[in-house]
Amino acid sequence: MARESSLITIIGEDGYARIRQTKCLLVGAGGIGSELLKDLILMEFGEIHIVDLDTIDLSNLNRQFLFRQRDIKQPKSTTAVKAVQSFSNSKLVPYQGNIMDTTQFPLHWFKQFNIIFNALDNLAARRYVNKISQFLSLPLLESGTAGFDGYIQPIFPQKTECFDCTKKETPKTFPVCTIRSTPSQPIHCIVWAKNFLFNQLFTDEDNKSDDEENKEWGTTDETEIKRIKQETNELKSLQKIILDKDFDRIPYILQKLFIDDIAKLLLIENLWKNRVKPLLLDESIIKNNCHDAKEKISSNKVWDINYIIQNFVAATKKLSQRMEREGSHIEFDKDDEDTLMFVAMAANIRAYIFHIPMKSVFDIKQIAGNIIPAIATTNAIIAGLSAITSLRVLNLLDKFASLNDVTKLNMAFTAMASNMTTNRYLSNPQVAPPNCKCPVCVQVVRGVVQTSEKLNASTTLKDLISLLKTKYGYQENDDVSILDIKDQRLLFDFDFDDLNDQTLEDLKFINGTIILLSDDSDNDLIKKPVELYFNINNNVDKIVLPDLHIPVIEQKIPQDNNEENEVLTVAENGEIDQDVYIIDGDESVSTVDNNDKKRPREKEDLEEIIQIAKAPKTS
Ligand SMILES: Nc1ncnc2c1ncn2[C@@H]1O[C@H](COP(=O)(O)OP(=O)(O)OP(=O)(O)O)[C@@H](O)[C@H]1O
Ligand SMILES: [Zn+2]
Repeated sequence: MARESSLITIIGEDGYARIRQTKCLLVGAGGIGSELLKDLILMEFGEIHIVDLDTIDLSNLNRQFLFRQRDIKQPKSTTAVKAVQSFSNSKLVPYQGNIMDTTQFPLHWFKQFNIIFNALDNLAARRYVNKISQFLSLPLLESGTAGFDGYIQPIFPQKTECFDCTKKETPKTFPVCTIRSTPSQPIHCIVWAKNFLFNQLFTDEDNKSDDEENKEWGTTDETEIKRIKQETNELKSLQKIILDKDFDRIPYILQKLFIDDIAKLLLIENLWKNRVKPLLLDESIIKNNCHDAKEKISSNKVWDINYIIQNFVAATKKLSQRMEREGSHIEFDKDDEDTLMFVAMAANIRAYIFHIPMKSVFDIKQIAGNIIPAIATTNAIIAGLSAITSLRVLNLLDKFASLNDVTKLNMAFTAMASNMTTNRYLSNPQVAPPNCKCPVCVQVVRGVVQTSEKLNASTTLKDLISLLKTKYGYQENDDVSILDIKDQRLLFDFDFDDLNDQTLEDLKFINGTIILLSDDSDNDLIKKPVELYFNINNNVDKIVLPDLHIPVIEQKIPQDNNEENEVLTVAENGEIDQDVYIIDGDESVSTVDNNDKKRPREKEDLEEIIQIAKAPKTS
C-alpha cells in the first residue's frame, strides 16, 4: 500500500481514483517501452495494453532489462508482461503484432484508450499512430532516443503540434556524381561500395534499381552522365566472374574498378580543375596480394593496402561461392561477415586511390549499418519524462498546476537533440500550436466511413465519388481526385476514370483503407483535402442506410501560428473541451467552405500539401 499512499500524496485521492480508471496503450516494448511499462505500472494505471511486433534478440539484453537470455526468440510484449506481472496492480494486456495492421488493430480498437504512449523506433509507425491520434482526438505521448539524445512530445490533436508538424530528418542521400566520380569523404566510398558495387555484383537483376529518370545526378555534364551509365553496364561482365566462380579472374575485378575505370574518369578534365586527381592503383599491388591473408589483424585497426587487397580477394571468393546456394542474390547485412568485409575492403581501396582517410572494419560496420549505440540511461530518462508528463496531459496534477491551456504543456529535449548550446542536459520548451502548413493535422480534414463487405461489393468507385461530392458540397462538374494513401495509388482524377466501374471490393478496400479526396478545381473556394478511413463493420447492414455511411466533416480554416491561439479548457473529467472535427454520426450535411475572411486560402498551400500527399513514399 506504500505505493498507493505515495501516489495519493502526489495526485490526491480523486486523481488516484481517476488513474485507476485510465486505460493506456503502449506501442513498443523495446528500450523505451520496457522502461515505460515499469513506470506506468508503478503509477498504477488501470489498464496497460502493450503492442510489439518483434521477438527478443540477444542484442536487446544489455538495456531491455525485462528480458533474459532464456527469453531470446520469445515475443517482446508477452515476455515483458510476464516479467512485471508480480509487481503490477494494473490490468496488463499484451499483443504481438504490427500496430499498423488494421485487421488486428482497427480504428475502433484504439477508441477504448484514454492516452497512447509511443515507444517506437521508426518513422512509419510513429506517423501512423500520430494519424490515428488525429483521427480519434486521442492524446499521444511521443518519445525517442538516439545515443545520449532523446525527446518527448505530448500531442493534443488539433490543439498542439502533431508529430508531423515539424520536418523530420530522413537518411542523408548524396548526388550520384559525388558517389560515382568525385568522392571526398569516407562515407562517399562506403555508399559506393555498399549501395552501388555490392548491389551490381551480388544481387539479381530484379533487385537492381535502374530508375535513371529519378536520379539526382549532381552534375549536368553529359559526358560524365554517359560514362556513369556505361560503367554500370560494364559491371555485368564482372558479375559473370562472380557467378562462374572464376577465381583466377578476381584480379581483373580489381584492375577494372581501380585502374581502368579511374583512368577513364581522369579523362574528364572538368572534374579535376578544382580537385586532387585520384591515383591509379598500382598493378604490382594487385599482383602481389592475390593470396589469402596469412595473419589476422584486429578489425579496430586501419589496415594497410596490401592486407586490404588480400581480404578483398578472400571476401569476393567467399561471396561468389555463396551465390549459387543463395539463388544468385545476397543482401548486404552489417552482421554478415562476408558482405561487411567485401564492402569495407572495396570502400577502403577507393578511399586509398582518392586520397581519403581509410577506416577500420569496425568503423565501417557502424557507418554502413547506420548504427547509433542505444544507451539504457537515456531510455530510462526519456521513459520517466514521458510517464510524468502523462500526469499533466491527463490533468492529474491539478493540485499543483491545473491544465487550463494545453499549449502550456512542456516537451523535453536533451540539449544536443535540440541544438541548444546551454550547459543544461535537458530543455523543456512549451509545446507549440499546430503548424498551419502541417499536411497531417491542419491542411487536411478527416473522418471515418462506416461500410460493410456487402456495401463494398455493391458500391462502385463512381458511386463513391458521387456520394462524396454530394456530401462535401461539390458541384457535379467540379474536379476532384482520390488517392489510396497506403500505396499512393491514384484511384481517380479528371483524366483518369479507368477504375470507375470497379466496386470497392474489386479495388481492395479493406478495413483500414485510407483515401484522400482532393479538390482539383480551379476555383478560388478550394476545399481542404478530406482523408477518410474505411471502417468495415458488418453490422452496418443492419442499419437501414441507402449508401455508405459517409461522415459529416466540418471544414475549418487553419489559424496562422502567429495569430493569438484560442485558449482550451479542460473539463473536470480531464476531457478537453474542443471543437469537433470528426463526426461519424449521420447528421445532416454541413460542409463549410473555407474561404474565411481572416485568412483566405492560398491555392499554392493546397497544391503543396497535395503534392506532399501524392509524393512517392520514402522509407
Ligand atoms: N509497427 C510496429 N508495431 C509494433 N511494434 C513496433 C513497430 N515498429 C517497431 N516496433 C517495436 O518498437 C520497439 C522499439 O524499441 P527499440 O528502439 O529499443 O528497438 P529494438 O529493435 O528493440 O532495438 P534496436 O533497434 O536498438 O536493436 C521494438 O521492440 C520494435 O519491435
Ligand atoms: Zn501537424
